[in-house]
Amino acid sequence: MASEPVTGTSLQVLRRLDSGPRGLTDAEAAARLAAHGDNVPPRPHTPSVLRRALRGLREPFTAVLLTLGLVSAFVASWGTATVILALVAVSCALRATGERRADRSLAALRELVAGTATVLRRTDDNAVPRAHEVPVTDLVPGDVVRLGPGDLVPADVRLLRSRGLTVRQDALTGESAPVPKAAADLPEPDTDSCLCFQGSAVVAGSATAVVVATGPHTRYAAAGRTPQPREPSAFDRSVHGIAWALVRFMLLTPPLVLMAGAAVRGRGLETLPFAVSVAVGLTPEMLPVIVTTCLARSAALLARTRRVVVRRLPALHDLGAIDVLCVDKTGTLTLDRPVVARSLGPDGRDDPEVLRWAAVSAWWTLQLTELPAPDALDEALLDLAEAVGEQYDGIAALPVAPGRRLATAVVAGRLGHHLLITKGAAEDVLERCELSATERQRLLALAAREAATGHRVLAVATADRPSRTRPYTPADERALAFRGLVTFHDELAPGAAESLRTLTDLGVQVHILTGDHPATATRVCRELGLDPAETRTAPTDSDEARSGAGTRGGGAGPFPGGGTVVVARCTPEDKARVVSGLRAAGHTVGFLGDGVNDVAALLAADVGIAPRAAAAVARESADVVLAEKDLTAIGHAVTAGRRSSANIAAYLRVTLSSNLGNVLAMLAAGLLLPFLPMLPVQVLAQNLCFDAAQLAFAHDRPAPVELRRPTVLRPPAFLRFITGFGMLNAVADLATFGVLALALDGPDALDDQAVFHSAWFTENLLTQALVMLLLRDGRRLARGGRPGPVGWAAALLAAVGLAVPPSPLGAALGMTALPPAYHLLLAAVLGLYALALTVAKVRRGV
Ligand SMILES: Nc1ncnc2c1ncn2[C@@H]1O[C@H](COP(=O)(O)OP(=O)(O)OP(=O)(O)O)[C@@H](O)[C@H]1O
Ligand SMILES: [Mg+2]
Repeated sequence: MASEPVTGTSLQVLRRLDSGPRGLTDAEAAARLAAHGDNVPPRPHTPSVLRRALRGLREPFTAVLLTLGLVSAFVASWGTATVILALVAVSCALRATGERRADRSLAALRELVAGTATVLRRTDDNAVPRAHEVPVTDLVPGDVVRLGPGDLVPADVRLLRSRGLTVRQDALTGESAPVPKAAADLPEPDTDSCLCFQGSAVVAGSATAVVVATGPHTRYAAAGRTPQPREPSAFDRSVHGIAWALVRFMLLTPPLVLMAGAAVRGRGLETLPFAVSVAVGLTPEMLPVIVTTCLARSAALLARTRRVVVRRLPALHDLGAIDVLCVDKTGTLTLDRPVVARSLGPDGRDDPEVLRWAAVSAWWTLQLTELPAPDALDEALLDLAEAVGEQYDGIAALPVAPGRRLATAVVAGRLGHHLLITKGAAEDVLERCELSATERQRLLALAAREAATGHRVLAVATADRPSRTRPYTPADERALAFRGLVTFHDELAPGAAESLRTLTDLGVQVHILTGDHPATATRVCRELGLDPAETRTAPTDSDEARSGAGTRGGGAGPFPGGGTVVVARCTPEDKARVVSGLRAAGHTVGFLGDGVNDVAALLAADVGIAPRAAAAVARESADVVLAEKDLTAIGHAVTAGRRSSANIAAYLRVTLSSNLGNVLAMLAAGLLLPFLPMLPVQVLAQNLCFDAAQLAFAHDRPAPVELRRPTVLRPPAFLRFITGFGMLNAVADLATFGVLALALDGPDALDDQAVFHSAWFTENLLTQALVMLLLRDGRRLARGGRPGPVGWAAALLAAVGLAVPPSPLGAALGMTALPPAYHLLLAAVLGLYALALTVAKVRRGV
């Protein structure tokens, strides 16, 4: 690829690329593809496993563990240091491989939602160029492409012709405001405005452009930018908050143990390894692994079974947490394949002439703006009456744009005159017609009556003006003569009704935000089985400005608690504003939308979701893409997110309460006993067993009741929970201490350190297993179900707790076999503990 093919006039650029305004022939394109390679958009840089593992060190827990390891090494406690470092290494490695597996399984599915581009190609030199949809990967330098609203710029291109083109190039510059771009036929054009770069999104307007760079040669590839990370989800923030609360507590532990030991027992720095291992025991160091594994597994499963692509893994937790879903109507709940239903005059009677005018307008808008494809309404008009446009000469076109709900084509009329043909939203067109107030009211009511049948409605008006050479602008769309209405039937999307029902059952409130007429939207909402509690019309910015006191919450005010609200006539900003307003009111909001007019809302929501047929920009802005044709997958995706969150919350609850209990008991016993209640290496070994068992949580299937509502983790309530259950656990541990004193009677029984250590080791593992069972798997077992992964892991943990002390491994760790009498007493203590735990559980309603 020549290094600077972009300067000079358009013609010079085309020549240098050995192309022309009519594009390449198929043979040329094929040859170039072989020479230049695929136009593969730069993949987000995938870090190596090693780099991912190193990144894992930045997790708060891993960082703290590492510090504790270094402290142990510093006081030459090599055993402790080695075990801690091994722990860190295993957790980083597990996490890194989990992440990579998730990336791999998603990459395959991303191809499924990969984009296409509209390119002009000819079969041979003399053939007429035709617009084709080709995969973006097949583009080569010299290809002439067309761009329209909603497209992603498929390669670096130089504009040849453009109309009102604005693009967002935040993928490249990070700047999210749309920038205007225009073709310029100068020898030294302003390359900033006549070049569009791969990864940019067309917001409005259209253009024809020649590809100047593809694949690795594009600016985007050269910049090597990775997308801006989004702010973490509410769930992740809670997990993080809990983590940091614990880290603080943990950092307090070693000095506390040391000071208490020194004050009460006159011990010195030799207890440091013990203090450090107690702190390690408190850490849920497997948390990052469990989070990644849960997310990765759920995402991979969703991709495989439901063909849902989660483009940003943590978005799955947001999805599980949503309590409000805002949905766009056209193209999302309906197919956006409208078919003309009626054409009626101002008197409400059928009048084919109106359809004719609308079709002429559509035809010339399409011709003069060189849109790659007509929009759905125009296409429906052209399907019925394509040829009529050719009977006129087109002069100018003012197409629809974000926030502009009408389009005008200017054609040559009778001699010396131009004819303006405007079609668009009834309110907007009627506002520009010359009518008495009562007549306008009557016509608005006529449009509303048609809309109430669920049809989409366009009003058509014309104006006869003396011809002129001055360009036309929207200011010319006034004093129009009203012609009539064209109505369209649009089918419901497959699975739309079912998926909305599922969402309602899942406790998600659904609101509809649409650019369409309120009556059409309300009717569609009813057809989908939702009875709208309220239908509103979004105020336009000018309305707000006029009234002076707009409800900035989206022109929507507060939403009622219990019903669907339809907000009609939304501009793209209105949609985003409603979403932000709902978020500000404390909801976790999802947005499901398919068009350019949904991009702002997709980005404003906690989680943006795009259906399969969405415009490329919408898909690019979404966190989750539904690759299946129908919408039913969305319910499964929400459930998958909840399952993952529920598993993580369960892990935290079980692990933290039993860890905290152990630490409290150990601190107390440390003060009561003349020796350490456990050796550092034993504390760490026990910790390793816990960690291994806890991995089962990543594979658990929570009970259906837990999935009926979003999982919310409120750090204060959560910390209260673990303190309560932690205390209970500590009491059980200390009871064991008492039991030991009873069981091992004899003058110096408690001096037998090995027996004491072994007994405590067994007891700790058994209580932890019990907590896993009772706080997690109890319900399933009580219902007579088979034990899940957590049940099996608990059983294994208990077995290890009983088997290790008498084994050679136990001996190596300084443990010994326990007298049978102890086991009986232990069983009694555990029984009491289980009882207390169950009572506490019932009282807390968990
Ligand atoms: N090609 C067109 N010609 C004239 N008017 C149009 C055309 N396309 C759309 N409009 C008008 O603009 C309105 C708003 O369109 P917009 O794309 O914002 O939303 P929508 O497609 O109606 O609905 P949704 O927001 O649910 O996708 C339409 O309801 C219609 O009245
Ligand atoms: Mg839409």
